[in-house]
Amino acid sequence: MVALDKPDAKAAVELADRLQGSGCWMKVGMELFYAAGPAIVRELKSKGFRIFLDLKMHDIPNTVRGGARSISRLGVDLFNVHAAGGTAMMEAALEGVRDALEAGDAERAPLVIAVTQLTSTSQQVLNAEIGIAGKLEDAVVHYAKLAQAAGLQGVVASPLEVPAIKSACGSGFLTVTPGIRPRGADVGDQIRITTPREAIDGGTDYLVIGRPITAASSPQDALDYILKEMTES
Ligand SMILES: O=c1ccn([C@@H]2O[C@H](COP(=O)(O)O)[C@@H](O)[C@H]2O)c(=O)[nH]1
Repeated sequence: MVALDKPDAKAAVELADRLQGSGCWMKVGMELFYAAGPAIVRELKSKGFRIFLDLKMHDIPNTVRGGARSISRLGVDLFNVHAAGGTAMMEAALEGVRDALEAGDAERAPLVIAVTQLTSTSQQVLNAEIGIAGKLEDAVVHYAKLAQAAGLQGVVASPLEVPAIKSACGSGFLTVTPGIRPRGADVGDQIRITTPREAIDGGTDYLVIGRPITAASSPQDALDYILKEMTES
C-alpha cells in the first residue's frame, strides 16, 4: 500500500499514474483527503486502484457510525478507527457499514481495522507520556484482541508486533503495517520499523510505505527495488 501523502489531488494523481500496473493499493490519509475530499477517492477508484482510507476515526460511537456510513458510500476497500476508542466505538463503525449496505448506498462492505499504537510511538513515550504501563507489544496485542472481539477484521501495527498479534488473534486476522524502511532509507519520525523483507518474514499481510517511495526521485524505481527485496529468498 503506497501512502499517497500529497498536498493536493494533482500531485497525488501524478504519482498514482506513475505507479499504475504495480498492483499496489493507494492509501489516502489525512493530508490528501482533507485537501481533495471524496473526489480523490472516486478518481483513484476509477483508475482501478484499491483504496485504504486512513482517517483513523476516534470519536463517540454515534459520530463514528455516521462517519463509517459516509465512508462506505465512497466505495473504499478498507478504512480504520482507533482501538483506543473502545468496543462500543468500534462496533459503531461496523454498524455504519451495515447501515450503508442496507440502504443500498454501498455495493460492498469495506474491511474495517483498528490502529493499535502508532508506529511513531516508542516504549518510553507509551509509558512516560501517554501513561500506559507495561510492554508496548502487550498494549498492541491488547488492542488487537479488543478489535477482534468487536468484530473488526484486523489492525494497524508495526511489523515488529505481527508475530505476537497473529499468535493471539490467529493468522486470518489482518495486519497492516507501516513503519517500513528499506535498509539505508531515512527513518524520519518512524520508531518501530523493519525492512520490507523483515516485515514479510514476520508474516504481515499488507505493507504500508510512503516516503521511501513518494519522496524518491524515481518512485517507480524505488517501488521496484522494494518489491525485489520483498521477493528475494
Ligand atoms: O501507526 C501508524 C499508522 C499510520 N501510519 C501512516 O502510514 C504512512 C507511513 O508513511 P511513511 O512515509 O512510510 O512513514 C503514513 O501515511 C502514516 O500516516 C503510520 O505511519 N503509522
